[in-house]
Amino acid sequence: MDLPIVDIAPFIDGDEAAKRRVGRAFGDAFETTGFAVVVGHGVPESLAAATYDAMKRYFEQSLETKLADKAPEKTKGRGYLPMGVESVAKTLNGETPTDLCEALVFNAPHRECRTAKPNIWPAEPPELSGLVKDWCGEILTLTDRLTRLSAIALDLPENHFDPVFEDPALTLRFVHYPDQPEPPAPGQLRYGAHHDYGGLTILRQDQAPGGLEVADKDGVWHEAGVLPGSFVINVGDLLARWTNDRWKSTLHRVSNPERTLTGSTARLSMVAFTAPNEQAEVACLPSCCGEGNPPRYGPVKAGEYIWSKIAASHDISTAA
Ligand SMILES: O=C(O)CCC(=O)C(=O)O
Ligand SMILES: [Fe+2]
Repeated sequence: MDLPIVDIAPFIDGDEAAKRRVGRAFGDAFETTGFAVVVGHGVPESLAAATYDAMKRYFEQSLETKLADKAPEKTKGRGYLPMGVESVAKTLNGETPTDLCEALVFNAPHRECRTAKPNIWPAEPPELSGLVKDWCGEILTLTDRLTRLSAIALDLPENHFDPVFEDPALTLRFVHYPDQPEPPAPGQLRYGAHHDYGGLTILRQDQAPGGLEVADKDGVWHEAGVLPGSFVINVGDLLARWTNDRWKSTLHRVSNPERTLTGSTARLSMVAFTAPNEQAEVACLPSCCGEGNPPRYGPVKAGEYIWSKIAASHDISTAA
């Protein structure tokens, strides 16, 4: 599937007409596929590369070292998550094999003082924490841009979402999909079929084989492909609900690499899940309902809605 490519540079530094044009392209992407490949986003390549390299080094450490960064509680909201804990497709299908990935998760560091559970900062490599903080700053700037663009795309004033995105929820998830020396179990994937839960997801992919796949409306899987330097942006369930399904929360997964390949097939993704403030009430947007199109969903509190989905994706029986 060729995901629509949207250059947002004219939104960042263009006039009103340019902003509207970008808004239209952005909105069309989410109304049709639920995904957009965003370029012209302003996030520096050098920082993306440095953060990626530090994460590679983090995951190269021994399992024992990484397990020191595991959160004591059974959640995936922070710290190191080894393989064998998460089974994301459980949110849809009940029992499924665990995903073939390990992850390092952070709450937006600028909110740390206000969250009950502080982040867990790995000791090695030493540059990692500073880079995660810088990366988070850039992702927050991008989130602000995408939120304003979303408002325009949804025929709302540019600042419509300001009150609920003043202190947005943001989770950074760095995911390593290791080489697969042994064949996966039947039905086992790098990351099982799922919908994201929240607002927009911001994904930085690398070019390793065994990558993101997106389901079309007939349930047929298509490779998303990789455009270097871009971000893949997709709509989560909360945002689909907010827009009365005008924007689609599309099923996606990460496939296993072909077994015939030689050399490393390890993949590392840098993912950011954006959402409004946890306390925000999410009820159908005024531009997404009307005569003949009543709201399909009742109001929910953003934080409660997302946490209920996260809890459902854990392998409660085996998680330590
Ligand atoms: O690694 C990827 O390409 C996608 C990961 C993903 O879908 C997720 O973290 O929700
Ligand atoms: Fe996802």
